[in-house]
Amino acid sequence: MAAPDGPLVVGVDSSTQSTKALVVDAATGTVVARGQAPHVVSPEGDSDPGQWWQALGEALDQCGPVVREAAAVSVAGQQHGLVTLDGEGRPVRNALLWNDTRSAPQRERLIEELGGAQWWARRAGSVPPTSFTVTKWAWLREHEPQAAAATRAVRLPHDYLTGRLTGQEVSGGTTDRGDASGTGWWSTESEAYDPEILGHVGLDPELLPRVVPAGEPAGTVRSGLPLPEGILVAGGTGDNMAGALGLGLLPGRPVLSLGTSGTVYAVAGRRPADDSGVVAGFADAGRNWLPLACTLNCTVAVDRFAALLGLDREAVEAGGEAVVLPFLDGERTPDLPYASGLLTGLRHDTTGGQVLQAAYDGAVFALLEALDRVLDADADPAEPILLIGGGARGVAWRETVRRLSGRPVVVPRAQELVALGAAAQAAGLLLGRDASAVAREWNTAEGPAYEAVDRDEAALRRLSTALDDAGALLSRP
Ligand SMILES: Nc1ncnc2c1ncn2[C@@H]1O[C@H](COP(=O)(O)OP(=O)(O)O)[C@@H](O)[C@H]1O
Ligand SMILES: O=C(CO)[C@@H](O)[C@H](O)COP(=O)(O)O
Repeated sequence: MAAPDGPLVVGVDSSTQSTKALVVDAATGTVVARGQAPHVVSPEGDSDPGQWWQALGEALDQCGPVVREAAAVSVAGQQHGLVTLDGEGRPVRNALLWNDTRSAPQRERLIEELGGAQWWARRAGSVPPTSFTVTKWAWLREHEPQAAAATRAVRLPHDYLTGRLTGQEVSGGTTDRGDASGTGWWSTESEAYDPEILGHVGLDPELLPRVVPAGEPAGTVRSGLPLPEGILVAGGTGDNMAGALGLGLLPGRPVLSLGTSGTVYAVAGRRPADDSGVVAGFADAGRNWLPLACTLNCTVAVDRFAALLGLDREAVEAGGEAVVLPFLDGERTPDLPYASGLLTGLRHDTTGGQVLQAAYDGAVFALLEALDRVLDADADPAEPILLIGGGARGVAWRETVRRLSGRPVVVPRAQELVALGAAAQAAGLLLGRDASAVAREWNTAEGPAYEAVDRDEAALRRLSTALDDAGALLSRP
């Protein structure tokens, strides 16, 4: 390994399927070492926070001895998960994750009881979907009151890991404004925890972490870990906010992320408040905003179709009129938490490859439908989509996005943009600089560009019609 130009920092991405760690040269953004370890999600949609911590340790170990030279670290994590800790910092139960739709009835009641969609959009920036932490807390109180009563600290996944790094699991625990904005109990209007919402769901604000402002540390690394004791720990953030940081994203540039979740987002200077509920009005990890739409069924759902058909994920075929609404986990965009997957338009000559292509189309369609709401009305329609996440490595994903969007697409060469964003946050803290500006100097958004092609209007029409016609079937609890 050539000597790094600057100090080394560690960026962590603890997402749904795995934890990834990168050791990065803060001066150039060069990735010096990397590690990754998987997580298990239970069939109910729970995950043991202890295994995220274990996976983080394994990922750091895989980075090798260079990790002991790091000068700062930051953790980005899957958003919204409800982590409940006892007084010793041990999980009271498994975490309820963002893609678990069990809290759909509580969510419906919450929206109604607290003034409806417009009230929520104005106050919290979002009409909470079942993903949001507030709906999960309401579910826990109703279904497992003993677990709720035993809880002494409520954390998000990235808060939990940050707390274990600093040793402040319960008292002194921290979060950041980006991830806090996905709880439903942090007001984007006042930029503070909302006493009325917390009171309504019976959550004591004392159980919540302190919101660390951008550019300030959460603490320092405690002793006994693979990282050097005493190095700076940045505030961390949600994985999508870290993706935006990792790209050094400027307002108006659309990002489409293809991972367990599909997300489409852009940085905005103005606070979003979409009362249709399609766009979540998140804060970003700095001082801006991050309007975002998210689907529950993306790469994992399409891989499931490939497995069912016995095909490689790239074995798509054009043609035919099959339509797949791949809502295997219920869906958030469109708002159909009770839905299951739907396949229609089959003929004797439909091939497996065409059905697989239809699954890609169904997954991408929902995200593109939301894109116009995410972007400002005056956004340039010729601005390329930045395609990131594990799916961005796949040709079938990329070509589906091109064909259904009619936009140019850029696939950044840098991989693991969420972990890179966390690394940029750590570097920004260490160097006293804006994290997004640091990532821009790393040129993380550069990569092969693919021209716009004509939009496949016929496929989009078929999908839209199937969605309208299947309304009753997809809405039934
Ligand atoms: N070469 C590839 N082609 C297409 N898809 C891929 C490829 N490699 C990984 N993936 C997809 O990426 C997904 C994981 O993406 P990732 O962004 O790491 O997910 P998450 O952050 O949600 O854990 C897997 O579900 C897999 O389907
Ligand atoms: O719920 C959302 C965004 O609102 C998801 O994007 C989660 O943050 C999970 O992310 P991945 O594990 O798919 O990266």
